[in-house]
Amino acid sequence: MLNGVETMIKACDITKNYARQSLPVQAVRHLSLELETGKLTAVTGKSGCGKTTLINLLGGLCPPDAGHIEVNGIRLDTLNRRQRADFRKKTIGFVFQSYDLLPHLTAKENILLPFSLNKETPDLECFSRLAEALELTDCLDAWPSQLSGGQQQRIAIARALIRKPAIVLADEPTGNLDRKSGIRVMKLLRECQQLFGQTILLVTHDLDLARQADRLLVMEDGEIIQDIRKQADVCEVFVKE
Ligand SMILES: Nc1ncnc2c1ncn2[C@@H]1O[C@H](COP(=O)(O)OP(=O)(O)OP(=O)(O)O)[C@@H](O)[C@H]1O
Repeated sequence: MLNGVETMIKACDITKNYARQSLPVQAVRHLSLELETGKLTAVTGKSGCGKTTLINLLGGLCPPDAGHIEVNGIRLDTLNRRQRADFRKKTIGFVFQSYDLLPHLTAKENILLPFSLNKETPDLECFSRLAEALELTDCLDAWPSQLSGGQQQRIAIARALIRKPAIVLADEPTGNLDRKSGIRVMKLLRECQQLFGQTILLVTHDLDLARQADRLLVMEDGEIIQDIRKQADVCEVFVKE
């Protein structure tokens, strides 16, 4: 737990609007949310309901049009662009839907990128463990363009986890994986969460994986319509009227 904060991410009445072909789209509407430190939360919902927008807002990749977001006790709107980028680099590991691997770096260099960006010595023990857990040992010297979508996705996951960030935000981290690999990734996320106390938010369409999370949020039209918390054997369910 960083700075003893029990709520790692707090969104207060946030709204995000886009314009599509001159028509307004409200991707996230008046959404409030608190994510507890050290918990794994899954977000699910139909395509276009605002999941990626929400994850991008919570990670400080784009600002809300209204409302505000606190991460680890810091209001993101009090940081300038450079401070926000620095904060993200140090605190959050992202897995993007599009993987965002750098094409001129090998798989291994891509995984170790968070260390080079932070000018830190790479943790090679953690690297080996992740490469093995994600079955990447045979492709570490390959360029991203030589790898399958599933391999690229697993590299993106390793890159997000390698520095053991306090927060992991993962957009469809199993979207391109077969069932067995998807289960393995979920197991790895769970292990990281338990070992390092990470706060993990993952977007998924896979309800079987989503149900393994500590908490499941269901979105519709930019709002959270269900908030299901697993507490030992008890399941607390909130449904928006
Ligand atoms: N940059 C953008 N410009 C215009 N509209 C956008 C932009 N990004 C998202 N949207 C719109 O905002 C809404 C929410 O999009 P978002 O990508 O957050 O949904 P999603 O639930 O993640 O979808 P998917 O499951 O397909 O990834 C959609 O109507 C989408 O078309």
